[in-house]
Amino acid sequence: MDETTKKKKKTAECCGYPISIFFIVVNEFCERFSYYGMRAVLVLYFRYFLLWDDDLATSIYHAFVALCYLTPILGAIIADSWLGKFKTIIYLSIVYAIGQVTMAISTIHDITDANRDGTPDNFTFHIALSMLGLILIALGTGGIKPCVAAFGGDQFQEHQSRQLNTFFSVFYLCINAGSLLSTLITPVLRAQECGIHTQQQCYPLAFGVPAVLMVISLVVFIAGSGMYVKTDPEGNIMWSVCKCIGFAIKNRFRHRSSSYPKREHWMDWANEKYDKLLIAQIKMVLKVLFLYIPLPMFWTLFDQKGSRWTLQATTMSGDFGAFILQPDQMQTVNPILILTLVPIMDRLIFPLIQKCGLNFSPLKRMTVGMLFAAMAFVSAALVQIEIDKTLPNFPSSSESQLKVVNTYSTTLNVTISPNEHLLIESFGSSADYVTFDHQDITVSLNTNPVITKAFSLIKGGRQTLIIPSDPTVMYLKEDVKSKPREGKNAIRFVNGYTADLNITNLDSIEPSATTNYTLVNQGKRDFVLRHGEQWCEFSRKFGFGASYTFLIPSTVFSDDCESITEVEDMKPNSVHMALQIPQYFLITTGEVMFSVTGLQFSYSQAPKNMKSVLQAGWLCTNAVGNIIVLIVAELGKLPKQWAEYLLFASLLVAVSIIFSIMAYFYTYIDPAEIEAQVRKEQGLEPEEMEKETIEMEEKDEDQKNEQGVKQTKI
Ligand SMILES: NCC(=O)N[C@@H](CCC(N)=O)C(=O)O
Repeated sequence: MDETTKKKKKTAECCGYPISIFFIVVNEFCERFSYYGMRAVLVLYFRYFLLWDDDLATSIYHAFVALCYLTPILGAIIADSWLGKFKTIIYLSIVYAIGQVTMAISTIHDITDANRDGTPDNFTFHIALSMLGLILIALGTGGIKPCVAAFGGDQFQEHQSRQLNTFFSVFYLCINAGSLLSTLITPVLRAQECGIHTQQQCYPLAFGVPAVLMVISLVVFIAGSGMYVKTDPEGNIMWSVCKCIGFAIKNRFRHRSSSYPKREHWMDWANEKYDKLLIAQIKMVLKVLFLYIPLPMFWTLFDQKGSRWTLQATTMSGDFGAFILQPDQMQTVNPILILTLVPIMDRLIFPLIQKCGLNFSPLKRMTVGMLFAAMAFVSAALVQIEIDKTLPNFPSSSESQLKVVNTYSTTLNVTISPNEHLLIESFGSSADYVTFDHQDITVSLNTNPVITKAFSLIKGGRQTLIIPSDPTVMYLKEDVKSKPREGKNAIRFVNGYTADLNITNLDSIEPSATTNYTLVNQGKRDFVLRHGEQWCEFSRKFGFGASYTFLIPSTVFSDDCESITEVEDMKPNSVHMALQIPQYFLITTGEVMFSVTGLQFSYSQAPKNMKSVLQAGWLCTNAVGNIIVLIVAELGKLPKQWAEYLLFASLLVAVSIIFSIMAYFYTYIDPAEIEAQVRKEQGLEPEEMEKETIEMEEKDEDQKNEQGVKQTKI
C-alpha cells in the first residue's frame, strides 16, 4: 500500500502493544544475528583467508564498523525525505542481503583455486568481492538501523508511552539475543571444514548463515506489511533543514551591527523566509545534536571490548573447570549480561529509584552510564597490572635476549662474551633468557677442543642458541617475543635423533634441525613421531599462551618417547579470565543506562518528521567513537597497557562531567506539543484542524474502549 495515500488504519493490539511490533522485533533479531555473526568471523577471514597482517585486518575491521554507523545518516535522509521508513527498510534490506550473499561467495576458495592447493590463486578477486560485499552490508545495516527503531516507535499511539519505553528495552534485548546466538554459532561454523576440491575452514558457511538470516529478516518484515502504521515522508526535509540553517546564519551575519535587535535564538534569523514550524523543529533537533557532542567517548571505550579486551583475554587462562572459554568468546558475556540486566533495571532498579523519590531522568542515567564505563576501564587496568606481573620480561627495542639449549651428549660450560657463564646439562636449557644491550656476541663451549663462534643477535628479538650433537654447527633460532595469538600455545621440536623424523602435522625434520613454531590449542594434545617403521606417541596437556621447545633425544624410540624433554620458553597464562567479569559487568551496566536510554531519548525528543534523522545522529556518535579508537590505536602508544586503560577512564570521566553540565541546562520537550503550539500560533488550516479533531475523538474512544482493536495515528 502506498504510504503517502495511507492516512488512517486500525491496528490490532495484544496486551496493550501493537501486534505489528512483533514483526519488527523479530526482524531486528534476525538482522542483528546476521550482522554480529558476520562480524564475529570477519577479522579471522581477513587474517587467515586474505592473509592480511594484524594491523591491516584490525584497521579495516574498525573502518567497516565506523562505516556501518555513518550510513544511518543516508538511510535517515532517504526515509524521512523520500521513501518513508517502510520502503527504505525494504529496499536497503535487499541491498544488505545482496551484500551478505556477495560476502559469503567471496569466501569460497575453490572459485579461484585452480591448482587445488587449498588457498585462493587470485586474491584480488576475493578482496574485491569481499569489499563490495562489505560496502553493501554497511549501506544496508546502517541505512535501516535508524529507520527500524523509529518505525517501531511509530507503531505506538500517544496513550501507549509506557509500552513505547518497554518497546525500546525489548528491542535492545532482541539485538543482544541475536548477537549472542550468532557470536556463539558462527565461530563454530567457521571451525568446520568444507570445500569442493580441498577441505578448508568453512568461511562460506560462517558467512552464508548470516546471509540466510538477513533474507529471513526481510521476509518477516514484509510479512507484517499489512499491519504497520506508516507515516508519510515529508518531502526533502534534510535539504529544507540545511537551507533554513544556511539562511539563518547568512541573515544573522548580514544583520551583525548592534543597531539590529537581538533575537531569542540564532535560528530565529530564518523567520523572514522560513516556516515557524520548520524553525521550531530544527531548534529541537539542534538542541539534542549539541548534547550528543561528548557522547562518542562512551563508544570509544565500549568498542574496545572487541579489540583491547579480547587481546587482554589472550594473556589469561580460560579454564573454567566445567568448560574452556576461548579469549574471543569472552565477548559473549556482554549480550548475556544485557539479557539479564535490561529486565532487572527496567523492572527493579529504575522503579525502586523512582519510589525513593529520586528523579533519575534519561540524561542523568546516561551520565551514570558513562561513569560505569569509566569504572570498567579502571577495573581493566587493575586486571592488566595483575597480568603484567606474570608476563615474561620481553626485550625492549634496543635489547636482545638469548637462551641456550644443549642437545650435546654431555653437560656444557657455555661462555658468552664478555662475562656470561652458563652450565647447561645435556638435553637441558639455560634457566631463563639472558638480556644483552648489544648484538654481537661470541660463544665458547668447554668441549675438547674449545669451540668458539661469533653471532649477531636480533635487536629487540628473542633467540635460542641450539647446540646440536655436533656443537661445531651450533646455530640461532628465533623465538616468539609476545604471547601467542588467541591464547594458543607455540611449540617446536629440536631433532636430536640421528635421522629424519616425521611428527604429526609437521614437515619432516632433519637431524639437529629445529622446526618452526606450530600453534596448538589448550588441552591435551597427542603427537606421533615416526622414522620408517619405528614410531612412538607422546601427549602433553597445554594451558593458554605458553611456548615450549621439545628436545628429542637419540633414544626416543627405545624408551617409547619417554625421554623427550620440554623447555618452557614462555610460561602459560596464570591470571584467570574470570577477572574480566567485573569489567564486563560494569561496561554492560553502563551500556544499559547509556545506550538503551539514549535510544529512547533520541526518539522522544525528535519532531515527528525527523525521528530517523535523530536516530542517525545518535548512531553517528558510535561511528565517531570507532574512529577515535582507530586514531588512538595508531597514534597513542602508551608504554603500558594499564596506563592506556586509565587514560581512557579519565577521559570519559572528564567527558561525563561536561555532559552532565550540558544536561543540566537541557529542558525535556514534548515535540508534538511544541509543534501543536506553533501551529496554533500560526493559525491551523481548516483541513489540519479537522484531522486533529478526528485524532482527538479517536483517542477518547480508544481510552473508553478496551477491546483489542484501536485506531492508529494519522
Ligand atoms: N550490546 C551491544 C548492542 O546492543 N549494540 C546495539 C547498539 C549500538 C548502538 N550504537 O546504539 C546494536 O544495535 O548493535
